[in-house]
Amino acid sequence: MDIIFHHPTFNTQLWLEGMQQQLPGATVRQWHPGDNQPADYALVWHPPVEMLSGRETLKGVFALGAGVDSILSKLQAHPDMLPAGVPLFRLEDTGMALQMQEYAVSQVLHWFRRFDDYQALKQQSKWQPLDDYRREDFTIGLLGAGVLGGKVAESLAAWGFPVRCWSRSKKEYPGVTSFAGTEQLGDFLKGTRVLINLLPNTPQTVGIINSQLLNQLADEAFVMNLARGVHLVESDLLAALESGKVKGAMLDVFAKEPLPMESPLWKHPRIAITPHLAAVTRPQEAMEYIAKTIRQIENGESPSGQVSLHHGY
Ligand SMILES: NC(=O)C1=CN([C@@H]2O[C@H](COP(=O)(O)OP(=O)(O)OC[C@H]3O[C@@H](n4cnc5c(N)ncnc54)[C@H](O)[C@@H]3O)[C@@H](O)[C@H]2O)C=CC1
Ligand SMILES: O=C(O)C(=O)CO
Repeated sequence: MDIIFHHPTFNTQLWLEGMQQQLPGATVRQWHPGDNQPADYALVWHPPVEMLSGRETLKGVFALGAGVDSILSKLQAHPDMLPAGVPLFRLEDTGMALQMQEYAVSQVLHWFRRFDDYQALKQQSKWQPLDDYRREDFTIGLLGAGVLGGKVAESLAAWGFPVRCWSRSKKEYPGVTSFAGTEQLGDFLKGTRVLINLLPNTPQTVGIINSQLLNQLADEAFVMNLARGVHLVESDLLAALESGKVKGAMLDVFAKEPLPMESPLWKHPRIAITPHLAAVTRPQEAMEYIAKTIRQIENGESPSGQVSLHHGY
């Protein structure tokens, strides 16, 4: 079995050796321009078009992340990049859910215990106890309730918050109220105090966090964008912060990354920023997952994690 690998920033040697260990019979090589030798599987992130095009014998392509929007947008511009019938897989969890839980739970508790307000009071050297927030006024809403959103929802429910989620179809997560489809988006937003976005980037979800959506949240709402920058209309968030409708935001992803120096988001006192690291690919867990999936394919099974080209995620 031949496996080709391309990632612009990962430690290639670690991946080649690691995959070799996972699949002892396989030959794993870094792909270089001009390499047209046969391959059964490709492990990629931002793949050059020529790496995959024409490879009709591929049995699977693995995206080395959870979101496949960058690959699918390239595929739209170069439809022959992925030969017809070759399945595209993505990473399902592989250690990312725990990272998302850490990120979301710590920030929700930060807002719930009003540490943002106390930080502002500290800047003024003010000793001033504030009223507690009540859990019943702190409903948390997950936009997107898949592999990552579902786990984040469950971890917040375990902290005793009212938690709800919104997805394409209904979900059954313990302690989480499920809303589904465009027709239930309004009901989901009504009363949501903390909105956490974990949707995939698709034509249906681009720009979804806009003024119209923000205005339907509870007053003094909080917004956490952990998915993709294009989901959020940044100017609409700034307007909602200005009006007081939104009290604070925590952003990990941006329409343009790295976030340009001149962006007004940097200096806004009620916006916290991290540089797209809410959850990163953990090589060991990812390699174990990919090897397991390859073994399932080789055994004629249907593994999970296949991307729907129709749905775009
Ligand atoms: N900031 C970061 O470091 C990271 C961000 N991500 C982002 O998180 C996203 C989610 O990842 P997973 O949970 O693994 O994806 P997933 O595919 O398991 O879940 C997606 C969820 O969104 C829902 N959804 C999709 N389109 C919808 C629509 N039009 N209307 C309503 N619901 C819709 C689905 O029903 C599902 O519940 C990724 O696509 C990626 O963009 C992922 C990893 C790290
Ligand atoms: O896996 C993904 O989709 C990411 O955004 C990783 O940072």
